[in-house]
Amino acid sequence: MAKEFLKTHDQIFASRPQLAVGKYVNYNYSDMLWAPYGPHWRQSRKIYLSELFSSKRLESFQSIRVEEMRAFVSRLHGLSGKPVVLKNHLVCLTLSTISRMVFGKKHFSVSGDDQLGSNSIMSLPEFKRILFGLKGYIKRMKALKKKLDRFHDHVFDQHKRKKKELAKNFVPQDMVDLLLQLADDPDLDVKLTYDHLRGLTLVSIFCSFFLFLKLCLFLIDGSHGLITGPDNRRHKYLGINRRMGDLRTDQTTTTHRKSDQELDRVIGRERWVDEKDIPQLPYLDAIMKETMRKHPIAPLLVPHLAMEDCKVAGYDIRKGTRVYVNTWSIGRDPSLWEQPEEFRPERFLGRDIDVKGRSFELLPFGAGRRMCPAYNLGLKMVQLSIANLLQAFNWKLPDNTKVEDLSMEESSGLTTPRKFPLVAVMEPRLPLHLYKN
Ligand code: HEM
Repeated sequence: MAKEFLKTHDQIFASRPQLAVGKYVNYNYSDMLWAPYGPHWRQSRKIYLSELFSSKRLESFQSIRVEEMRAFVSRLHGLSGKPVVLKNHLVCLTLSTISRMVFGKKHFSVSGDDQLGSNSIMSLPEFKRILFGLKGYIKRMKALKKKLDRFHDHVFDQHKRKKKELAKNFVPQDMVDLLLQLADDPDLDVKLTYDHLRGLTLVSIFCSFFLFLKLCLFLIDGSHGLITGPDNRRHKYLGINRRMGDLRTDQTTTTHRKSDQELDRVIGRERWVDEKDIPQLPYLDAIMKETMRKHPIAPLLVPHLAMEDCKVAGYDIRKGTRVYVNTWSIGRDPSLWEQPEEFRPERFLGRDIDVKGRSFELLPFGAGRRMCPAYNLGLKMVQLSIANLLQAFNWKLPDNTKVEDLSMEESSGLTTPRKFPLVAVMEPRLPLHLYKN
């Protein structure tokens, strides 16, 4: 059925419903996520694919991803042996990386006291309030928009000043530089206004939060073998890697051991895993796919909208109907997946199932015209992060945490983050000198 909507009749369902968040926060649908199908969306998509997220552009941002990853692992290393709330560190990694790619510098501080004026424009606590405020009412959304306006004005001013100072020597360094340049381009089909620019940069930051949520899910998945816990849906322990070796059982231990073995065999313990190593790590790829199958970030994708009356698989669908594609249930459909509740990365080994919108049984980034345009960036960041976390540390639960206390419950919403934060203890696996940043 997903194929019917996202491939066969893709064009008819390629619009979005007009939700309040798109109107009040995303500059009257000036972003891309909530933009209705039409010339602005088409042009934005072209800009995303050819300018912002082309392979060449992503390559040019690789050093940022590496630097932020090294700093992240080094920070975690400093906390070895202590219980750590991982979510905060993952948010920081994701926002720092994406902020440098989009704005050229980190515009988010971890503490919350570094506001307008210095390097950071928005604090992490504030950004969280903003994101969670999206669930709120229109009044809150309007207040949020005012804050975002200030934020964007500051960023655009800084960039314009830099361009003026450098004059002929100016070369675009980040996405804002590129977008400001495009805004001056008289040949664009649709003139890019400042609201478009604001919408397009905002959606990049917002979507990068998908990454963080996904990463958190990677780390909490009770059966993927990094840290293990009870699976609420089955009320049965899948295994626990607590205190390195105790209670190691069944599939979880195998998964953990296999990923360790693969990393040791391909990379060794004398250097860090890198983006170029990823194609040589099929088991890691399988872990990622299996996690995306069980825990899609956007379980119902982003809503699509029928632009005209249409018949799909015998059903009459009226123009204006909202369509939600339930990737969560596709991922657990027993007619597609053998023992779908089990976490078994092996199911992907040697099989031609990808996450790029061609295999309709696995759609973490959607498919068709509205598919995530930044999927290659998303994949790079997720794969690199998970590979580094696995290579850098052994993971266990704090001594006072019982396996049965670990809840796998997810929050509701467009994305489904973990409801209760994961607290974990890390033990370094590699020689000390590698952790020095
Ligand atoms: C692992 C990371 C990510 C996942 C799993 C993901 C997933 C998705 C999904 C499921 C959709 C909706 C597809 C549909 O409606 O059919 C989407 C749309 C989108 N994503 Fe991502 N995303 C990720 C990262 C990112 C990042 C980092 C950015 C930008 C920096 C981004 C930008 C967008 C945009 C602009 C859209 C809207 C596309 C449109 O409506 O035409 N995503 N993403």
